[in-house]
Amino acid sequence: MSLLAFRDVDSFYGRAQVLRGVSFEIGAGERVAILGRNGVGKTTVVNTFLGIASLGKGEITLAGKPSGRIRNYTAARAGISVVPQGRRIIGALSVKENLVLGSAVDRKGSWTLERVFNLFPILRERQDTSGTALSGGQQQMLAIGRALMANPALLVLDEPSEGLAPVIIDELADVFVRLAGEGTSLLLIEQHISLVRRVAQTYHMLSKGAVVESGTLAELTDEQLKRHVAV
Ligand SMILES: Nc1ncnc2c1ncn2[C@@H]1O[C@H](COP(=O)(O)OP(=O)(O)OP(=O)(O)O)[C@@H](O)[C@H]1O
Repeated sequence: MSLLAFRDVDSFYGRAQVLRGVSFEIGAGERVAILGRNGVGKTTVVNTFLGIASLGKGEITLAGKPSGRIRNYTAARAGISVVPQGRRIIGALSVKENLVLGSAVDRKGSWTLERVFNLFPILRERQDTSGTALSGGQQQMLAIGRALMANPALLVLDEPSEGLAPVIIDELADVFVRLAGEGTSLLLIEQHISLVRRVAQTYHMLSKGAVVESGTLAELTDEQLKRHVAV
């Protein structure tokens, strides 16, 4: 089943158009990357199905159903959880409270605090500290844990490697591969190509708000990458 599909989508911030005729689809069990330089519209793909950027022409389907008017919980209810760029951890809440917030969408599934703590043991140790007192890597783990608490079928990761040390990025890659192995589909927005190559099977390359290339990571050459992504 299709978990998320864009068909010929244009999207806007006010009158400023960012996405131009974007089409792609993610099915159950798939691991898809969206690539491209800064400012080409990668985050706007996420913002469009979250209802932050407005949909012009085209159609978005969530869990196989046309989205209609998108509200802020529409994607989460349809089984799509987002780990946003910049993480958006709430400093006034403890680590544990940030995690519990993720379950507010009330979708059934197997994720519990205990299971998140088993995936990221450091979060168990620091569960009573403020979410923003954690290191950058730990905050990224918290953002991932919070998204998992919503029991997603599709986990969307917007630049998860941003600002993190290589050793932490490797650890996160292991976690993403493990989650995929357990059946969670992934949409990875990234410029860190070795992370993308480890995690994703297929890619869509964005340039100036349009998909200019799609294919498998195995076929993507370094030359193509240099053309579209700063490597
Ligand atoms: N909330 C917003 N309101 C108005 N314009 C925005 C908003 N968010 C992004 N933009 C603009 O939309 C364009 C695409 O931005 P977007 O964040 O989608 O790019 P990106 O590919 O994710 O880049 P980056 O890698 O830097 O995050 C940019 O020109 C940006 O300035």
